Amino acid sequence: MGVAVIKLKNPPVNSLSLEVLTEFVISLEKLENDKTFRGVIVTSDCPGIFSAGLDLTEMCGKSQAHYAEYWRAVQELWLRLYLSNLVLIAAINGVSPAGGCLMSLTCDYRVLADNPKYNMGLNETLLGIVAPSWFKDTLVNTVGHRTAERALQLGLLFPPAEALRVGMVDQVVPEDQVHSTALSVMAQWLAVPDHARQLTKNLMRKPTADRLVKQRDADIQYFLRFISRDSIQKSLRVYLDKLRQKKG
Ligand SMILES: CC/C=C\C/C=C\CCC/C=C/CC(=O)SCCNC(=O)CCNC(=O)[C@H](O)C(C)(C)COP(=O)(O)OP(=O)(O)OC[C@H]1O[C@@H](n2cnc3c(N)ncnc32)[C@H](O)[C@@H]1OP(=O)(O)O
Repeated sequence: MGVAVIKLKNPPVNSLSLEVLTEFVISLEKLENDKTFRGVIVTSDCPGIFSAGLDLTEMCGKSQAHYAEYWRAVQELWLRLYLSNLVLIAAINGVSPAGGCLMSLTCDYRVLADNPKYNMGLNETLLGIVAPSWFKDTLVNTVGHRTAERALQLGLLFPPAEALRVGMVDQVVPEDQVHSTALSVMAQWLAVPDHARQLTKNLMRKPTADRLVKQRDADIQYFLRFISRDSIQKSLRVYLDKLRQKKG
């Protein structure tokens, strides 16, 4: 039925490095241009981890030019996913904080494996950073304003039952059924004529995407100013050190 699977593979935690973001955009573009494909299942090849989100090492101790290139790549992937003409289904087979969660929120439907360790949410505030307005918009469009307001301020990571309750995911299923469920949901979405579904998706999503498109450069400048602050760099270093020391 013309369904591709994109399996994220950047061990150990599928962090969204510049290289991963760039390759993801290229793969998506190829699938968009190949009319034999109508749908994509986005999943992970790293056991227990869907994606650890943006690669913190790309945002820490690097040059301004690097930050700008990285942020443009983050914007690009979000825009491509959010406005994709393909049916996108996230088969979430692991934990998905921050950018990992955001990636799944750009999909049309989310199936999450029922494992209490597989938390998801936009936890940026817990790192001492702030989810940009388009991250916030994506969450609001999924779970509504009040739930998003509380989740964003507290940096909440929801376990599966809670994620389902607030509407962050559409289905929670046993871990060994995530892929098969994604496939049967895909069949249902592909039963709708493409042109009607695509125009409707665009109607729903374009106003949100346009807000970023209209101010992409300003958003990059804002990111540069924010991420270059000493206090933010310090927060990120402390957070990364904590992650590294967990093992020791
Ligand atoms: C209005 C404001 C406007 C603009 C503001 C601008 C910008 C700010 C917004 C930027 C947005 C950021 C969104 C993000 O996505 S930030 C990333 C958030 N991610 C996390 O908090 C997840 C962190 N990771 C974890 O919690 C765990 O690693 C995880 C549960 C995923 C897996 O745990 P596990 O025990 O299996 O592995 P670890 O031992 O913890 O990790 C293994 C190694 O991987 C490194 N690691 C983990 N996560 C990341 C990451 N996100 N980036 C880079 N590296 C990561 C970890 O340090 C370990 O490294 P080593 O010790 O092996 O060197």
